[in-house]
Amino acid sequence: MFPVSKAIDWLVAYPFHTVPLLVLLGTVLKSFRTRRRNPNGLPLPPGPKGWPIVGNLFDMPRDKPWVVYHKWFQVYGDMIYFEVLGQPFLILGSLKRTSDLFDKRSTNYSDRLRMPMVLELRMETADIICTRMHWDYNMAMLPYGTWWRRHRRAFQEYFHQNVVSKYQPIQSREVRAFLHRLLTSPDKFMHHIRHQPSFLITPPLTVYSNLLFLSSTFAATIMSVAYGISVKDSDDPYISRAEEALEGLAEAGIPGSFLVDIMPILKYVPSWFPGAGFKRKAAHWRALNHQVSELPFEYVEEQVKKGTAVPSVAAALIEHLPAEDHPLYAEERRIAQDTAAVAYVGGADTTVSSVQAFFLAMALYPEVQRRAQAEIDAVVGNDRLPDFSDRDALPYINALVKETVRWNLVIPMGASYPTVFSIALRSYLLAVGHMCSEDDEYDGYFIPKGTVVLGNGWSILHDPTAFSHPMEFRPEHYLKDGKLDPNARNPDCAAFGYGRRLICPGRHMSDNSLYAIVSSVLAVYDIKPPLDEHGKDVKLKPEFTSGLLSYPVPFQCSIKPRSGLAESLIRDCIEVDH
Ligand code: HEM
Repeated sequence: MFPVSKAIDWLVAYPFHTVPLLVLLGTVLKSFRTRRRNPNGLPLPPGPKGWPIVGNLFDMPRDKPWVVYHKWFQVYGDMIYFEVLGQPFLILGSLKRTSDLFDKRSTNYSDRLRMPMVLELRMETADIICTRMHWDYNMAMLPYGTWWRRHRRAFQEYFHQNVVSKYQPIQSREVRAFLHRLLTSPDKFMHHIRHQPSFLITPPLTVYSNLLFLSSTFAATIMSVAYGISVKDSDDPYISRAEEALEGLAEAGIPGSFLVDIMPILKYVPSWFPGAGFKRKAAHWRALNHQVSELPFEYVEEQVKKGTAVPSVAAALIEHLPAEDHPLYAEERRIAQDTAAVAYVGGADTTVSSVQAFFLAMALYPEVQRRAQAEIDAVVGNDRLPDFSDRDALPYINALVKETVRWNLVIPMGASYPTVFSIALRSYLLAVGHMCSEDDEYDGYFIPKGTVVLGNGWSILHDPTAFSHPMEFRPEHYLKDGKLDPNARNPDCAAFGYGRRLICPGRHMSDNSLYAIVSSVLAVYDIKPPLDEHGKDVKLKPEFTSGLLSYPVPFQCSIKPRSGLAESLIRDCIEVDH
């Protein structure tokens, strides 16, 4: 028999070996349990072989994981399984796989990542980020269940495909203001698209920059749509508060920036104690976040009471609330408040990345730009800007909008590089990954409950069988005989996430924003590469950042009105709004 007392003596003599041994024991027990749950003895899907305990931690690609997984698909097939510290991952590399699991089995593949027990120790930081910092109003961080479903339903009501046309006048107005800003300072076009502090460009922190859109077209549009509040400049208190709250999330999200992250016991230290600054910071950010979601909502509540509210999502939600003494009032009010706030934080940064990619593509592909402008000139003429009523008559522009979404996928994988920290933090870094809620058998393989399942949208939208020149910017991918080809693969199948339940509910609003910008900018501006000191075109490169959100690497371009007439059109249209 195994001498238990000897084993105990050994552990006491070599205490440093205890932790890895316990983890090893945990992993063995886990795989034993998994085998018991796999009655048909099916194999796990193929994937790279991992090490004991750490699994494939050291194989995980850091830079642009979507490109690396794309290469792995050629070795293992279009579905890759691996484990990192006991957390299973399944990466899907084809439309068939995403449709089989996310669409056809959506009941089982619509949960969000949960904290594995082995990493329970680090939950404190996650709590600081999500709950203590009051980020729980963002439904992308909520687990699948009734509370999330009620949020999703409320959001859908205001951002459904048939509803978003209501916001077109606001989008058109903000685009006109954007055109005017480009006229006064074209060299600051990146700033006009979105002012972005440089520290946030560093992957994987780009995920935290959702709110940093001061003075951007989208800040103004979303504030107006969500609350009916007109944002005039970057000093607007609503925007600057949001900015500070987001900086808090960025700081708290850097692994190890708080000692409590490494020594969880510190959570019991009272906040007045020297060194307990993290508690005071968390409290400050929580208060700020509370203000971000509460203050504009309270402002609209007041306006609704006075009968002076401007139409907005928040005003409509407030008008539909039950009476204050109704037992569901508090819950419904909370959902209404969260819905307006998530519209405000959810969409801006993503669309910003697409608009930056559009400017880069135009500077790189002059022929595409010329064809798009020729179509606008023929359909709209030169004496007005295109509007939403022109959209059906502009197939090339519509194809160009689709190609912008495909060429640089804003969220290429729905997750960034899953580090020990991001897994342990149960954090936003993986927030848009789906999680399998029950054990499953699929195509002869066993998929354990708790597996994080990610679609590699980059592979799906760079598939040479669907896109003849996947690395190039070609609106022609979607055109046949001068019309939109109904059989072409629509980038919406992968660019906005997957499955009826979780797919991005803001995609219709984003599509309208992109159309408004693309058509209006091309109607009046020429976009070209910048000139070097010899007056020659600088050679631009199509380079994009890594991280949960991918952006074009900052670049310069020359933006000039197409003609004197175009310039007067820009000046005149801004006067209409003032
Ligand atoms: C280019 C623009 C956009 C892209 C690429 C994008 C992409 C995504 C993706 C990939 C997801 C995760 C879906 C999944 O789990 O499978 C998502 C979720 C979400 N998006 Fe978007 N999005 C964009 C614009 C917007 C806009 C404009 C809004 C708001 C008006 C918005 C609001 C949301 C919300 C609230 C969620 C969470 C949904 C949930 O968890 O139920 N997005 N988005």
